[in-house]
Amino acid sequence: MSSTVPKSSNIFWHDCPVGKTDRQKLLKQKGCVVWITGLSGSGKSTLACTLGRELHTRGKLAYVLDGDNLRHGLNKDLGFKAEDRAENIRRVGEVAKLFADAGLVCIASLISPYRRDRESCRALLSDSSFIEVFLNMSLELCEARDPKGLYKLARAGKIKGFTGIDDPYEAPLNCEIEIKEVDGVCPPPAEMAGQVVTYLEEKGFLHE
Ligand SMILES: Nc1ncnc2c1ncn2[C@@H]1O[C@H](COP(=O)(O)OS(=O)(=O)O)[C@@H](OP(=O)(O)O)[C@H]1O
Ligand SMILES: Nc1ncnc2c1ncn2[C@@H]1O[C@H](COP(=O)(O)OP(=O)(O)O)[C@@H](O)[C@H]1O
Repeated sequence: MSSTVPKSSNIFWHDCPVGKTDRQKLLKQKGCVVWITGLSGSGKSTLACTLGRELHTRGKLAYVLDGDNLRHGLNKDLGFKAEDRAENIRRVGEVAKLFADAGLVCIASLISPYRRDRESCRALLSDSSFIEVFLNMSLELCEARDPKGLYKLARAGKIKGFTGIDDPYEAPLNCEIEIKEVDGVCPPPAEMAGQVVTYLEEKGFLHE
């Protein structure tokens, strides 16, 4: 499944009279993508939902694209081999770009373990509007949480190619926000979301 090879020819871009700037004015915010990456169990969905709620409370329009959820629909034809993960990230990157163009704060939460795939998504957006958030939680912490019992299955060899066990996770080198454990303890969700909201405020995304 090579998604980078164009299959169509004789196609043309059609511009609409209402543009991104008009939508941003209407919404009084700027479109962007908050891309949350980290191991399974690191707290991606929790942060995404807490952040989504916080923005909603502040009257800002946000939408969560969660990897697990999208694999029930848009990406249900994909598995977990490297090629499938790359296609998963590519599709979500393209959808996130559309949401940002619509003027929303798009919150994408996926393991997205390969640096190259995340960088391809970054390249789809303008320089400052791709905000990579690295949930830097240790494998030990994630494995101790194991809310779905998947690490246990992976350790028992019942799931092959599980991220962090027998499939790699490549940590970001230049992310905008890194959230870490302090003395083995993870900051509470509200604090993590607060860190992201402060960043969005400071960079002007929450105003027109
Ligand atoms: N082999 C393997 N490796 C990693 N994760 C696995 C695997 N098999 C199933 N799962 C479950 O799928 C969820 C991750 O989906 P993503 O779309 O975020 O993955 S990826 O970005 O394409 O790597 C992930 O959800 P989270 O725990 O929320 O991260 C797991 O529940
Ligand atoms: N900041 C946090 N502090 C304590 N527990 C957390 C925190 N974030 C998530 N959790 C818990 O850790 C588990 C995994 O979180 P989840 O958001 O599902 O992770 P992911 O989406 O990365 O797999 C859940 O049981 C969740 O309640």
